[in-house]
Amino acid sequence: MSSIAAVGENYQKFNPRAYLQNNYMPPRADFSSDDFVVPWKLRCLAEAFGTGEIHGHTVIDIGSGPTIYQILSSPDHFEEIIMTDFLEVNREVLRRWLQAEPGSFDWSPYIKHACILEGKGEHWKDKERKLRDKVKHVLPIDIHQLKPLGSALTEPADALVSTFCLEAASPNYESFQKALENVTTLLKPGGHFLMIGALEESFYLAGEAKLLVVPVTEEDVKEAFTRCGYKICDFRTYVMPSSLKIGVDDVRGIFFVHAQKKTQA
Ligand SMILES: Nc1ncnc2c1ncn2[C@@H]1O[C@@H](CSCCNC[C@@H]2Cc3ccc([N+](=O)[O-])cc3CN2)[C@@H](O)[C@H]1O
Repeated sequence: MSSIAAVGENYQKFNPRAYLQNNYMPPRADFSSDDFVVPWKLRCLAEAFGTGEIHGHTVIDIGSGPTIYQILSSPDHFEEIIMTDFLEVNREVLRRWLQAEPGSFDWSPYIKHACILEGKGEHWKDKERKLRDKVKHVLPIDIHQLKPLGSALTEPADALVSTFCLEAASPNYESFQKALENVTTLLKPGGHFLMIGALEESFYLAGEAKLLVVPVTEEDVKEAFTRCGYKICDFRTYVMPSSLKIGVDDVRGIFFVHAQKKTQA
């Protein structure tokens, strides 16, 4: 079995509820200070979209997982949002939230914080409703395929968003770089890519699953984007405080990159 196939096989044990518990509930979901990881992530995304540079008809979220926080600041800038994931269990968790099914994960603290960061005085229920209206598809994706969405995509998107996916789905740096090339085919020339990911992480837990991660440094990420034909517009790093190192992974830090796909080779 190839190392990529082994990664896919291991993901069959991924437990979305455990993953949400580990990363999106206290202590990591602490909104009391801008110095905590979740406010930092939301601020990176809100400020990037707040520049007004990133807009168009369609944005694709690559490897959404069971989370929606990563698209909270995008609805005002796009007509359509496409969410994607490798696992049906995650796509089902997303569909249930999108349909406001009882028992879905409570993203309201995140939605409220995004409204505060954007400073438009938008009520969080309005943002929530707008988000549900604009997510038009929840599609299967495999970043290791030349065409990650298969034949589901008719034309490239105006922007891509991806959080904690490529490094957690790639067995080594070479496949991380190749996966970036594959997903870049989904983006129009001149389009923008916002990525958040783990720095120097080698594993994380999601219930019974222990998933291996290719450890990447800031330089590794910058090099991958540059070699893939992007201009890096902004790059930020967050150092995980010891209080947030809670045993669910060995992540050392978080990166945020805003990159623009060059218009000619
Ligand atoms: N071949 C594939 N193609 C596309 N997606 C794929 C593929 N294989 C798996 N996937 C998909 O990718 C996965 C995305 S979740 C990956 C989690 N990454 C690690 C975790 C994340 C995290 C979150 C928050 C914080 N924090 O401090 O706030 C820290 C950390 C660090 N640890 C999962 O949805 C899977 O379904």
